[in-house]
Amino acid sequence: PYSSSFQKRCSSVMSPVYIATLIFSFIVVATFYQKRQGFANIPPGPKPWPVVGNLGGFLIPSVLRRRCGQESDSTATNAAYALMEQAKVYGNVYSLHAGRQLLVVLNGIVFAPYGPSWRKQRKFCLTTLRNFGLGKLSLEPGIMQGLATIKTELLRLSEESGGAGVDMAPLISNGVSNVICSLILGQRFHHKDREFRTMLALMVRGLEICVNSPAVLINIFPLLYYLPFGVFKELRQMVGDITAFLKRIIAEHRETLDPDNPRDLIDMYLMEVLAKQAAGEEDSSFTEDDLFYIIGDLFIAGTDTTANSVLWILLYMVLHPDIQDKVQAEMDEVVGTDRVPSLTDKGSLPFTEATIMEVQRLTAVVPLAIPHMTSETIEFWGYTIPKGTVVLPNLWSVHRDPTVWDDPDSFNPARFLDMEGKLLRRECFIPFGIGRRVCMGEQLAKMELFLTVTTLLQAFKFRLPEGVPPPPLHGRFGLTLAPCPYTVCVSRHS
Ligand code: HEM
Repeated sequence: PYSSSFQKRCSSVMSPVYIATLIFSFIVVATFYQKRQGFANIPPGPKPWPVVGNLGGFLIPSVLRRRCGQESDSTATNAAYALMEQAKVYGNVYSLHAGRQLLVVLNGIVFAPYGPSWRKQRKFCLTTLRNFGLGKLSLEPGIMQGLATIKTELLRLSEESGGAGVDMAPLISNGVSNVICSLILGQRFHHKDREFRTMLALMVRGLEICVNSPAVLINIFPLLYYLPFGVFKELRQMVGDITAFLKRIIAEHRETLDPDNPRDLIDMYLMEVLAKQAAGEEDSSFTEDDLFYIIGDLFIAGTDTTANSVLWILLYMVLHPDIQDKVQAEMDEVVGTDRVPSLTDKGSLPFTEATIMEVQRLTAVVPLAIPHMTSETIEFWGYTIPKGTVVLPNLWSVHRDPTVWDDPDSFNPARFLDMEGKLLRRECFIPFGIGRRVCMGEQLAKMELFLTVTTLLQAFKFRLPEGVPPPPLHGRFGLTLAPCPYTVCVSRHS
């Protein structure tokens, strides 16, 4: 979801005059302190470094940070955890600085700026995706087709591995991504398609270095994006490759567009662009450039999030074989073995649903949601949060809040069930965010999670390879929280 605004920002800073570093730094430092003085009553927070603010740590190599005790393995990989720890010092609402940009982090409680243009684009995307089946039973056959391939491949790879286990990440990413790709690009990709596999790998790596490497400093010094080495060069290369891939697909659609027979979101959008042009709406927010950003956002938002959620759920099943048995027993009783699970079974599988939800609670795959920005100065919990402040809602901390959840760090699906074993809706369970910017793909993601988890657990028992220790559970933070790499062995369940 970040790629679009990030690119827009990068391209808009290409000024012909590059001010000499000293003068530049002086101005930044001066303005920084001037601006800080203007912030009265903002929430408390750690003292920022000059110029870079609280992102200064990224200037120190992580080896040194670890040696000085400033970073443990888990904080390095889970920024949400680190932000929750800071709340113990500064309270549940505190402030940080990314360079001069004020950030407020909210604990315990896609980039287009909120406004009329975002509203129009979101409405268009939701209506179009619904027309093509988002949140509807009509999408089920497409999802099941992908799952059939995953089952066959998983069994084959597991047998081939000779007990060493299979890394499921590429297979699951491909299957999940094909669902959103069929809706927006009108095509599915074979799991051995090399170009598509590369795109998925680039996306994962790109999200990781955007938030968890010195590339973060591009937010303060956009010109760093053009440095010809290290993660900066790597990021530029990735953005170029993904851009070329998506632009080529858009161009193919333009050439083969049949207005009487729209195939997917790209076709619908191109028709909207043509309609606006015909109506003489020059300042329309529907342009081919916008289409590119939307497709990129949906591709990224619809793949990494859901794939990581599935991988987390399967990992928890491997680590808790008793819960895996219970889920399978419920499915044996309700679905049996003569047919594959269907969305119509959802209401009859409360323990399975509770298990999925409990893993989503513990892992919060989009732990810091998507940064928001205040469009007005507001008063919040006695603090003044100025207009233009970036607000980070720490969803991870809501899911681990001990005042809401008993023993929040333990894995206990039963917390989502009432005394009669019926599913409980818990207000503080917000893996998809809340409010106007709540996840656009929530319905789709829930369908995919349910069908993927039930279909795989109906077919297989999952376990770690013999003698292989479980991966650490803090995960890898890269905008989304992914499990650390692991392999599994599968055997037929029934
Ligand atoms: C388990 C899977 C998923 C999780 C946990 C998840 C979670 C989230 C979260 C936390 C946000 C930010 C909400 C906020 O800032 O308040 C978000 C935004 C978004 N998600 Fe998802 N998401 C998932 C799957 C999907 C899928 C499959 C799609 C594809 C349609 C999608 C599309 C989006 C979009 C477009 C936004 C930005 C909405 C806006 O800014 O108006 N997500 N998601």
